[in-house]
Amino acid sequence: MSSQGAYSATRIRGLSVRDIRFPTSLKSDGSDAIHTDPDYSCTYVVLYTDTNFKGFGLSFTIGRGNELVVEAVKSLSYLVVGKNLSDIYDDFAATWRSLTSESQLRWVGPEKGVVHLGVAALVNALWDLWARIQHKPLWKLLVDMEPEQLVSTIDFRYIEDVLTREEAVQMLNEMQKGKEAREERMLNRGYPAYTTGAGWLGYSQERTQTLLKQYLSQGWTHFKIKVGQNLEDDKRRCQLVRDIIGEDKTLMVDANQKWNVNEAIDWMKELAPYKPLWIEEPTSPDDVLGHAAIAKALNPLGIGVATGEVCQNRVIFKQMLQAGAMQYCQIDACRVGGVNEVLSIYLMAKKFKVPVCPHAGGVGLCEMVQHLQIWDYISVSGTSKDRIVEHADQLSEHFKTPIKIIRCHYLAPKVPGYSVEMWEKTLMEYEYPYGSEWNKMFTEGKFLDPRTRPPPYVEHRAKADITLR
Ligand SMILES: C[C@H](O)[C@@H](O)CC(=O)C(=O)O
Ligand SMILES: [Mg+2]
Repeated sequence: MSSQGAYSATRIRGLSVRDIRFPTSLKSDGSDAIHTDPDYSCTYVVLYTDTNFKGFGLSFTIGRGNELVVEAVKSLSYLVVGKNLSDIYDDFAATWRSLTSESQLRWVGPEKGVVHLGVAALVNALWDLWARIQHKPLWKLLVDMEPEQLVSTIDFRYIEDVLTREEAVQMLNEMQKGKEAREERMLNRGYPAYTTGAGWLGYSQERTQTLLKQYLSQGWTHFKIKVGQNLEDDKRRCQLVRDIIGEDKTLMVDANQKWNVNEAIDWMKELAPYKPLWIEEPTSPDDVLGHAAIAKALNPLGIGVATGEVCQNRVIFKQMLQAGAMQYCQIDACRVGGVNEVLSIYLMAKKFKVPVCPHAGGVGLCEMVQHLQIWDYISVSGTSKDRIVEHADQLSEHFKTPIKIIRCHYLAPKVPGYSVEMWEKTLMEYEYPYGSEWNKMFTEGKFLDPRTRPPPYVEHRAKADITLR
């Protein structure tokens, strides 16, 4: 898989980046205690080469602010456009570092926030392109790489104190045996999933009830609901879930960063009788020691701490793992800087014996994390024990190769790439604010057209010039 052959002379000749948004807030899909009205969105990148191959990648956001990520991608684009693919993939870790450590852009990060979401969209598109050129789904590209080559894509800066290249290679070497059988299992049986589909906080009791019954009848065994707005309401909702799913099925709860540390402990002690497996994002995603304190207080009650969907980079994951602050590591395909950084987090989690249970849902997250978790099963952990991938059945219809859920398992995808190419129709309808669906919704008064709204700021420039003179 070196530059000799398939892509040695191929060049990235251009890139497009689009602001795609879906009006999910209209039905409270995706709502939680903090994000009460998300419009699931993505910054959608297409890489064009001077051959027929293209690369498709995205970063997930929840509406306003997606335009900032689009701008971040534009600012970073000069680092990939015009490059030969061999320049990019022969030392992918160096390419990744050139994006995350661009000498001026890094000041508005570094390796966090808007600029890192932009990196993720670009990097995910680069991996998609690589997998397409090799005619493999991304998980298979990862699985077939020699351990040394896979590890060579990772930037170990800031994590070498807990994981060296040599250790990472050794971990992968140790798992070579049995890979074929595990691959067969992923193709035939798939990877276990849980559903968040019934648990959005803005849903009425009736809607939650109906959906829970529906998922239960489809065979789902693990259910996640949102908590954190009102304790009495949470108790009522947890009881409602238990009444429907019974004691033998699993409940998880998610507070989306709502609480202070002590508040989280007190609140969860009240919810302990409903036997949640984990409390997800109990407090600020940056508060490593706070998570550790919560874990220490709640682990004896049988409740683990799960976090990661908003962990900004591998350094925060490293510290969470070092501090015993997470019992479930929730990687996200776009929050950190794309596949390269995610791989390093899986390997650190393996070292600390913490199971990875990816965050999914959103736009395209299910499509992407299935590849990562299937690679983990085949090449890293070798097991799905204590592990499960999130599933929320929204928006998959916008992708050309959507996830396949069979018997509540993600079936390993077979089509080359990272599974996030969208239909042209979707792009025409949901590009914001120009798409036909958005124009219809503006006309119907469902949303304000940002183009007709004066910017809510005052232009100070002219005034300042006069004052200065
Ligand atoms: C705003 C998002 O929908 C968030 O609530 C998703 C999430 O926390 C999860 O799926 O977990
Ligand atoms: Mg969550």
